[in-house]
Amino acid sequence: MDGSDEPVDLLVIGGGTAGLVGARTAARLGARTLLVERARTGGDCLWTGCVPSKALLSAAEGPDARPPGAGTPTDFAAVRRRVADAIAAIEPEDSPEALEALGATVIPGTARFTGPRKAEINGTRIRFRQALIATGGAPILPPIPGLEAARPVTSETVWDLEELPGRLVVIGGGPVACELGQAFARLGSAVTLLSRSGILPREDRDAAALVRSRLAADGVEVIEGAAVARVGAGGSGSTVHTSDGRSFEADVILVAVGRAPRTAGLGLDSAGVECDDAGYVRVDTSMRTSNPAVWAAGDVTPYPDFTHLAGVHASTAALNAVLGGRRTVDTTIPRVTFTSPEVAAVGLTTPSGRGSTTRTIEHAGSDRAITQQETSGFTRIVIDRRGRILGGTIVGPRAGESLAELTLAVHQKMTTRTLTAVTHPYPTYNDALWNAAIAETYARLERPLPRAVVKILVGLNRRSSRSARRDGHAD
Ligand SMILES: Cc1cc2nc3c(=O)[nH]c(=O)nc-3n(C[C@H](O)[C@H](O)[C@H](O)COP(=O)(O)OP(=O)(O)OC[C@H]3O[C@@H](n4cnc5c(N)ncnc54)[C@H](O)[C@@H]3O)c2cc1C
Ligand SMILES: NC(=O)c1ccc[n+]([C@@H]2O[C@H](COP(=O)([O-])OP(=O)(O)OC[C@H]3O[C@@H](n4cnc5c(N)ncnc54)[C@H](O)[C@@H]3O)[C@@H](O)[C@H]2O)c1
Repeated sequence: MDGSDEPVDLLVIGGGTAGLVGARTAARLGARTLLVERARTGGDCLWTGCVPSKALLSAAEGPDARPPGAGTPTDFAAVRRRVADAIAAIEPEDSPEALEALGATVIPGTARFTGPRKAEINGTRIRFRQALIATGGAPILPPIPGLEAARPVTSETVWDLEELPGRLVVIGGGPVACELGQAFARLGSAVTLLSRSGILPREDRDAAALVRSRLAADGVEVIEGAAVARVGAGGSGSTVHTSDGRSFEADVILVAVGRAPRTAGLGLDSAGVECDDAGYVRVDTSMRTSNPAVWAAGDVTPYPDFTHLAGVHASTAALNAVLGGRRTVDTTIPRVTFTSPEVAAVGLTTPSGRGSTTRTIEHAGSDRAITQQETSGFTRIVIDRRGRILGGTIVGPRAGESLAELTLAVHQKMTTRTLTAVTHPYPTYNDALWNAAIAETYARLERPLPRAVVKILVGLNRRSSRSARRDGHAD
């Protein structure tokens, strides 16, 4: 770093969200922080993940999109520019210069551990007091015969397409497949989505059904339970064959079947850092690995792959590494799939445990949804027997925004009674969450004991107003 032989306080390997947030946190605390990035700072989120995919989805809804049946071709170059502009606007925040302004040092290169407190960067040895592994993950290419030869794109390379694919076959059914499949269909590609499971397998099935019907309305042929058997050369592209004998022509194949952690060549054995059976770096709830001086955060850990989680976990890891102590990470994890409609969920999405139940408000009954003509959504909360909100799912426009309130309720272990007491502005999509809480509060008042108490209170009140009238104090 500065030519001295002093070990750095925190060595951060990887400059995606986890690495950047970890390094920023440590540098702000005055720790001697060194971040090593082998490609470009910003990582998956900025270059190939959240930012380009959300910009593409937005372009597919807006003026760059081809109106269905209008016959006007999409200006794909304009769409690409819009994606590039979004990245360019955010990139300075994630740049090496921004991090160095906080006092960290950024080195381009590939790092690998050579011991429990030693690493090598481009052949140069370095000692560290603490280290943070933030090397992320990469898309999986399943071993389907003929697939590799067909030169499929993944979430890393789809952004290099210079022309809108005429026929796009998407293999997968998770958030990447659904978001990108819908965006390309709206831009004018003929999209077939082949998913082994039902689409969005981690989500409430009613939510997945709404996304499936919207995908179909956008022209996506959604085939669930599809087992891709092989890929062969087609006329001008490839042919994807499923094991039930069907075949699908593709100009481009997009593979979106999940991601694997990037740990190859990291020298984890030399550092005494253990991985789990799936290859993720094992961490405890303070984000510490099996080496007490090494921490990990982001997609390289077994936690779900989300930018917000990568950032929060890296910040906790860096605080623990630099200040000592064992702050633990929060267990309330919100998630949003940015399809239209958005699917936003947190905590439990189905009842669990005795007396646990759900309350659902269909957006067909939400005044905001009615005025926006966007009624095909719902807000569903899961409640325990004491009325505590354990989680839920919101489906609809801006469901991701509405989810913040539900996340707060779950995080704060709020009851439906507490939420009922909070005045919500009218008309908003969050009305539905409020009304779900109110419906549960009323239902609880119908139970024998509260009903009896209410009856007594009403009776007492009636009697006291009668005697007030008798005494001449009537209002
Ligand atoms: C299409 C798509 C859309 C997504 N949309 C969303 C979304 O809307 N919301 C959301 O929350 N999440 C989203 N995600 C997930 C999100 O992008 C990831 O969870 C997040 O970016 C992970 O950050 P990370 O820092 O762990 O890893 P990365 O961003 O992958 O960063 C790891 C970095 O480490 C570097 N590196 C690796 N090995 C070494 C080494 N040995 N030496 C030096 N450097 C190294 C890599 O070059 C890389 O820059 C999306 C993902 C995809 C694919
Ligand atoms: N909005 C967001 O927050 C967002 C957006 C995109 C990605 N991500 C994250 O990125 C990660 C990767 O996303 P993803 O969608 O690639 O993976 P995923 O693991 O979420 O989903 C994979 C899907 O592919 C299907 N599948 C697996 N093997 C298959 C095969 N051989 N043939 C057909 N289908 C197959 C599965 O049934 C599943 O539906 C996710 O964990 C997600 O958290 C988040």
